[in-house]
Amino acid sequence: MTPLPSVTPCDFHGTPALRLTTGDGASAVVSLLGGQLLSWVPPGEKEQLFVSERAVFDGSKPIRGGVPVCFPQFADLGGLPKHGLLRTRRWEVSDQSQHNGCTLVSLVCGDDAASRTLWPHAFRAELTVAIEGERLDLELSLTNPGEAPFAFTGALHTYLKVAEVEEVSLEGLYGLDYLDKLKDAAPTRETAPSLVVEREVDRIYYDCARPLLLRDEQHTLGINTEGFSDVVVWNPWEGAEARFPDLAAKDFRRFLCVEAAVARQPVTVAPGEEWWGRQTVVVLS
Ligand SMILES: O=P(O)(O)OC[C@H]1O[C@H](O)[C@H](O)[C@@H](O)[C@@H]1O
Repeated sequence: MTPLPSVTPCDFHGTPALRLTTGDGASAVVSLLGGQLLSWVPPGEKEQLFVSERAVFDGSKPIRGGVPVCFPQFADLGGLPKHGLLRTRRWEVSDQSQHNGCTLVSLVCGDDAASRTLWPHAFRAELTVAIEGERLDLELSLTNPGEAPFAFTGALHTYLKVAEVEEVSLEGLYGLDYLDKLKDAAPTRETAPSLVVEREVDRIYYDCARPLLLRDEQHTLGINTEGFSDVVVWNPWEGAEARFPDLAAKDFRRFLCVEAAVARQPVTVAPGEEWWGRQTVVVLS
């Protein structure tokens, strides 16, 4: 029987979430905690997102996996909590629809007294998750309803699930300048035709305007971004469980983070203005 497209409330490891389905059998789950996509299964495919079995879902720390939304600070590029203020906040549903084979839901999160004590700005963050066939679109819009400009860095911190991280390759980064966050050094140029993960990787690739291909033995994903200037590639490698207690020992083998990011150069949003960015992931084969 053909499933009906829908958006329905559900419970994901005890946290309130929404389950999206399409008529052709795609599904996704997005958590209200963090506005975080936690599952994406294209029609006839396996789960495409990694979520740690040790992830914590009670809001005491960010959920490890899926697509955390990092704003208004990427990683430790400033004095705010790592990756900003939104990962443990409760988001609200602002829109949902199903049409022409696409199912989407939008979630919003804005400033409050707690956020303003850390970051004295009014903001409205809206994440739209849309699934259609083999395609996932994540759109992040950041609006400044306040009276002063704000500057931000941030990311859609996508944990792509892989069968074995050492056997995947990421193509499309050749020739780009990148900052290796594991070295105290100036940016350098990527000279490898594809990135293969054989050790810890934590890199910010600058000005990445082209599609990337993530290949493993079973399939190829196309990853495209708009609006986000940079791409961050992260895998914590062996021993990660000592630094990240919400990862198990072998988990580093099960994911590669390919993040749509604004990291090198903060973006300024003027009062009344909006910034917008998108990450698209498509199963190509
Ligand atoms: O542990 P988290 O706060 O989720 O951060 C996980 C990782 O996120 C990004 O990819 C950064 O580039 C890394 O430096 C960081 O370790």
